Amino acid sequence: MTRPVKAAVYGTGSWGTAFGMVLADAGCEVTLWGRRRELADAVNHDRANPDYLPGVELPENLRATTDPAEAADGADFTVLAVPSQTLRGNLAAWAPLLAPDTVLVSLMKGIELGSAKRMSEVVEEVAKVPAERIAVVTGPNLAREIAARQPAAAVVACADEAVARRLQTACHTPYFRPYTNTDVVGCELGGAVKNVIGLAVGIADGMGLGDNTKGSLITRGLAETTRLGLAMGADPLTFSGLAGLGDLVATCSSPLSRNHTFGTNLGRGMTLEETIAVTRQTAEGVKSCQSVADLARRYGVDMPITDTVVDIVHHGKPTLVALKDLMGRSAKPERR
Ligand SMILES: NC(=O)c1ccc[n+]([C@@H]2O[C@H](COP(=O)([O-])OP(=O)(O)OC[C@H]3O[C@@H](n4cnc5c(N)ncnc54)[C@H](O)[C@@H]3O)[C@@H](O)[C@H]2O)c1
Ligand SMILES: O=P(O)(O)OC[C@H](O)CO
Repeated sequence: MTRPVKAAVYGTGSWGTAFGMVLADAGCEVTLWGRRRELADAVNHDRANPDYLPGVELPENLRATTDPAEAADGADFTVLAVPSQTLRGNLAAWAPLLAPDTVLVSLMKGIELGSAKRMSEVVEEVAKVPAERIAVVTGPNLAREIAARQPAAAVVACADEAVARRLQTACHTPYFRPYTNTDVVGCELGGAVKNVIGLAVGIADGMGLGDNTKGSLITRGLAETTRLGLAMGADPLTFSGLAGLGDLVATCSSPLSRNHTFGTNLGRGMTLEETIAVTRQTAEGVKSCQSVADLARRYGVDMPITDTVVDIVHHGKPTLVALKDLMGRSAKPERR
């Protein structure tokens, strides 16, 4: 008899917990790692994560611990779901504990500040594992909808297609349909830049602008994401798939999106400090817009929407002035 696939999920926030449910529903034995004892107790004794997924009943084959070594023990898949900017420090502590040959899976949609590295690059550097053992899960996957077992598709990306297929099997359920992709760069960029475009659309919504503005920002946001991706060696087709357009549409349409909501609050006139104060969860685009702008500079790519978001969020540029400047740029052909 073959033993069940074991998965460790580091991070008991909304997506770590919801993806842990997916793995458990697909038949894996899942251990969540979290920092707080009371949350681990709630998972183990009440089958609940009241802080991040209130009202959701967690499956029996999902348990939690505060001991990172216990979570790591024998894991076929080690899933990373902490805020992107904390990954390097956290993983340095977890790396010596990881099961030999485990596949590291990033759920994170951010770019590291300073280094401008993608999360899989940080994993490769810190855990010292080859790219063939690092996978990424991304796509239109708002955690609360997945936790309600509403149907969604996703992408599991890995340089080694056989590894992507193993992960695909491990997380395939009647409501979660993962597709494989070997374009890790494109999949990670799609996930990180859509958060920045989600902020831009949220700002526009908060300013009371309508659906033409939204459609224009989504489309031109995808155009600048694709330009950056091409410069970085990604497959441009990735951006018309789930990791690109799919995730962009979900994020830019949903009040469940933290990035979208963060932007809406700014667009309504809240200050950055007020917006941060009312945001309880990770809105990756707030920090990553700066790293995406860094990447654009390094690769010589024009990303006007990203630059506008950086100006509004980090340099206090008034939204009306930013909008006027964005619209006032010189005219150009659509495909450039
Ligand atoms: N929530 C979603 O719908 C969703 C969907 C897909 C991808 N993601 C991505 O998943 C990642 C995690 O997001 P989330 O939604 O679970 O965030 P969250 O804010 O809901 O949870 C973050 C978790 O990380 C923990 N944490 C915070 N700071 C930490 C630190 N310094 N060290 C260790 N743990 C720390 C928190 O306690 C919490 O358990 C992000 O990169 C996000 O973009 C989220
Ligand atoms: O809540 P957000 O803005 O982090 O978006 C969540 C997911 O990335 C949507 O796929």
